[in-house]
Amino acid sequence: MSATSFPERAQRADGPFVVAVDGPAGSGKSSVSKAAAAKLGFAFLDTGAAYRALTWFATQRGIDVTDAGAVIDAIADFDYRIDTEPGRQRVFVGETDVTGAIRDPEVSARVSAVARIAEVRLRLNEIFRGILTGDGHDGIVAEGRDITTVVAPDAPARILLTASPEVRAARRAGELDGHSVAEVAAQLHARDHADLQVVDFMTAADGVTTVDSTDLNFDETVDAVIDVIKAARNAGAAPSLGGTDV
Ligand SMILES: Nc1ncnc2c1ncn2[C@@H]1O[C@H](COP(=O)(O)OP(=O)(O)OP(=O)(O)O)[C@@H](O)[C@H]1O
Ligand SMILES: Nc1ccn([C@@H]2O[C@H](COP(=O)(O)O)[C@@H](O)[C@H]2O)c(=O)n1
Repeated sequence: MSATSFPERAQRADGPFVVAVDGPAGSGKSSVSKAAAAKLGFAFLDTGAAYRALTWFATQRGIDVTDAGAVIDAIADFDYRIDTEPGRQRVFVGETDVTGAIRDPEVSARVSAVARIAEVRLRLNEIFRGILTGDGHDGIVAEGRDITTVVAPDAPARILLTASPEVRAARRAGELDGHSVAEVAAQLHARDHADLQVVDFMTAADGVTTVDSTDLNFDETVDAVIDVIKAARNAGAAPSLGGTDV
């Protein structure tokens, strides 16, 4: 397995200010975190993209993703790269640009099976921590399911981004052609249900601030997230990571 973020930047001596964002499917983690990062001049790391890319890679190789041993074996050849510039996030496996392919509903339907493999989580978390500590920006916003609790539990700013299931389904359905809100709601629910067997991203851990966007528009949500980040930064918390896999 190899992985890099690009473009490569000179590494800051004290490391970037890390913002950890978790939440359920469709809660706005990716779009809101990216917008907040862009406004602050921070980098952005979508950790779900790595689980999706590994799912895509295993599927391309004809691997049944419920075969944990085969998926773990495939990691040895998984050459993963992700751009951490919020404005142009591209994802590569080897020379193949998989930015669009990893959003395919087939990948979404299979990714939870890959994410439940403990060895996969350990290996991807190594990649994430390498990017978090190695990034040359002032700060980096990383979003996923276990960033506040496992990947970067000591991040100075930690946020749980939520919205009601109905609102999440309506927003996601608005992105997709030909899918009813009820159909999308069922898909989101099924993925959350599977993912919750592995990690709790519905309850804010100690020290994690909840931002509920149910009654907020997009810009208001980005501002609410930025307010949490600014408050943490002003509080002067140390930007250490110190994550452990448990
Ligand atoms: N506060 C908001 N108001 C209106 N739309 C929003 C808001 N927050 C997010 N959205 C929209 O909701 C949709 C889902 O957001 P996004 O893809 O960022 O969620 P996500 O949590 O990253 O989902 P997933 O876990 O499935 O990748 C997007 O169309 C996004 O623009
Ligand atoms: N920290 C994370 C991030 C993601 N996952 C798994 O990946 C899937 C796709 O994530 P998206 O954020 O792109 O929706 C998600 O459904 C999880 O199975 C994870 O386990 N941990």
